[in-house]
Amino acid sequence: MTEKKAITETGWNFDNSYARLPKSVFTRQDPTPVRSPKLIILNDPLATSLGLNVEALQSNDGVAVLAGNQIPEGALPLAQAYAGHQFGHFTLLGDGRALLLGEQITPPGERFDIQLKGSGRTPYSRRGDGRAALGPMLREYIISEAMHALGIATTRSLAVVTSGETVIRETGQPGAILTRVAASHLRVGTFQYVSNWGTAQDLQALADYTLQRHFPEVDADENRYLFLLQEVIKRQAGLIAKWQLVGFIHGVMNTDNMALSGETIDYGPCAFMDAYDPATVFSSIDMHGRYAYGNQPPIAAWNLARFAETLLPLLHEGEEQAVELAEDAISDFTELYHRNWLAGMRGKLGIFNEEQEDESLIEGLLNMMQKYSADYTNTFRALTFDKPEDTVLFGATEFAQWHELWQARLARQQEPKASSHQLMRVSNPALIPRNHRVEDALEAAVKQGDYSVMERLLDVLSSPYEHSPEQADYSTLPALSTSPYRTFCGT
Ligand SMILES: Nc1ncnc2c1ncn2[C@@H]1O[C@H](COP(=O)(O)OP(=O)(O)OP(=O)(O)O)[C@@H](O)[C@H]1O
Ligand SMILES: [Mg+2]
Repeated sequence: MTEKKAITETGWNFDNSYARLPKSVFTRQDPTPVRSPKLIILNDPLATSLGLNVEALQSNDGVAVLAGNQIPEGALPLAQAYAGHQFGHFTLLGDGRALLLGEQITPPGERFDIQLKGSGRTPYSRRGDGRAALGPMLREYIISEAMHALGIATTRSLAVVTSGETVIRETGQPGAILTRVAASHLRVGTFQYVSNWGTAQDLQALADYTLQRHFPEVDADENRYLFLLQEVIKRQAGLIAKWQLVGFIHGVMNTDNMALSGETIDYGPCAFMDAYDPATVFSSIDMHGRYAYGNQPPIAAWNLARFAETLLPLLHEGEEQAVELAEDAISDFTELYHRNWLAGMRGKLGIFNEEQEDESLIEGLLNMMQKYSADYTNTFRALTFDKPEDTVLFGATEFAQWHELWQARLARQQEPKASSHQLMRVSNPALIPRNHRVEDALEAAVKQGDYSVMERLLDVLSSPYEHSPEQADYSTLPALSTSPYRTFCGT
């Protein structure tokens, strides 16, 4: 039963449904206090939408909560247990440096996990220090908020505070704590953990909990657990298509980094693609390109198959029938993903109706983009405004031929040109968080304590479909460099 808890002055209004799950899926753990917390950035609109008072959050007591130095009334901090396939290898993991404070119930009654990332050691820390560095936490803040503004389901960032302590990575770095907001932190890896180390009852409790939390519309008469699998697959198909459509590369699609809610989670080594190339990889540890841009859809299907395996005992009493149900559901992913991607691509080219040849028109463009190393975002933006840029692609004869085909395609639909342009404006962002811009913002913040560069970047990224003149400055490409851009697992 949910007991009624007091709403604090700040507006914290916690419930702790996760803590009512079987004890095997978490460990109660308080954050480790830090020396001198300082608020670096607070997401005012997000705070307000959660029912939190911005001024109270900025006060010493408010910041103490965001640093893990004070536990607000009603919170019940815990570390979640999970496992995961990391680059294909199965491992026992769990929140090694994060704690769930509880679930904030917003004024309209929605439920969001409030999690501190970098809040100290937990029983799942292994050899880690339980801490996080300022640069990677600000990076998660910037990119997750940019994803949200792009209309892509994601965990959100409420605040970053520095701890006044140094964390040792390759060099000493300012320590920081990110407050993350999520529909939940249930991962494919959570089910893998329970499937391996929990009881049959634990597994059923977790599945029922996930259904209740994310898919309450489940029909009492149907196979509930098959419904769960199918809905998770649907959400992932929609999510991965959106990543592909904006050129987002997650970088570490381990099964512990796939959220069942369908939100993007864990902004470690992620980055956006500049020149179109399906083989693009940024992460320094992704040696074989397992998580390259073009591999994201099949990897998602692979992860979902691992999820389906955990559900087998719940899908059907008979093992063979259970496997058949799971296989059917998984094989739907590719088709669902493709449908979402194609619809999105039609939008990016201003196409409203469906024609057989649309796919080859799209592939034709992408192939040329790859051949001429055309920038993914800027090419679509230039097409939106029908303003070819001074690039090799736009100067190519084959592009002129393609352009004619495309114009003929647009002329065959009922909608006027202006409607196509409008559709393209809302389908093609004016800008994405360009890697060099993000780096500039982080460098100013971490090295000089100057947060203004980041604040301006966050501001332009908050309305990516506005196509305002100020945004033009943020869509320029990085200066040509001899070494490719590299990202590191954000620790
Ligand atoms: N500094 C650290 N101390 C202890 N554990 C850590 C540390 N850094 C990462 N881990 C743990 O290593 C595992 C893999 O890390 P990964 O980079 O996927 O996650 P993360 O960025 O910490 O968290 P999340 O997936 O919640 O965003 C996780 O179990 C994580 O908790
Ligand atoms: Mg992770």
